[in-house]
Amino acid sequence: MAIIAPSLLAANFATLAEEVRDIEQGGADWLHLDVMDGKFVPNITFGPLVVEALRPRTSLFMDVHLMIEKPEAYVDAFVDAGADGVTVHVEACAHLHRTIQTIKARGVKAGVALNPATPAEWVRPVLADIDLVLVMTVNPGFGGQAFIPSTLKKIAALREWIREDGLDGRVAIQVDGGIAQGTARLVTEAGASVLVAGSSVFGVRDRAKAMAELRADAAL
Ligand SMILES: O=C(CO)[C@H](O)[C@H](O)COP(=O)(O)O
Ligand SMILES: [Co+2]
Repeated sequence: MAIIAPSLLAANFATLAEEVRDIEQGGADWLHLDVMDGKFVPNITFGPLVVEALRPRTSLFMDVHLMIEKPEAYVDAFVDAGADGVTVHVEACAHLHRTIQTIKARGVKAGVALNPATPAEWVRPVLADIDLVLVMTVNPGFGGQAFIPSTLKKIAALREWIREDGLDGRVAIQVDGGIAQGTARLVTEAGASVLVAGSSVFGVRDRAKAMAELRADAAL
């Protein structure tokens, strides 16, 4: 069964705790938190304070997606705030392996994200060291963008390498951006198992129904 991770980016920021309760009661598996610094991506969102404020309000796995420069400098702050998993962008890390070690040393799940134009090969040397590869299916920075179909080949290549390297069940493939009914089917057919969904879940009134429809669409 696919893991559904609604992205807080599309929630109502005036009532964040209620929004999180709504998706938790509606059947979400994880909560995806998009951290943007206005440098790595052309948008600014929030930092560890929001993660810390929401931590006592939910038992969902808090999946922190760092779209920031020098993410290694902020791993401790997000783990201290309550993150269960920290994902960094390969394009933002000069010493990717060391950054992964820093995350793992804190006892949380480590993820590495790839922008749509970044080749899958960039993550292959560290595949055995991580828990999750995040394939960006839109250019990071904003919610509500259209899914980029060329990312499907990248998902399929990663699925194949995970199998070849004996990492099935240890390394998950997550997708983020433009995931809705239709694209959920395409990405899961290609090999993804963790679906981040912002607009298609938080952007509608009945979140439970939206998540159930995503699960039904997913080929898992
Ligand atoms: O990382 C992100 C943007 O950089 C978000 O998680 C993503 O855009 C989700 O939004 P949507 O489902 O509306 O595309
Ligand atoms: Co994200």
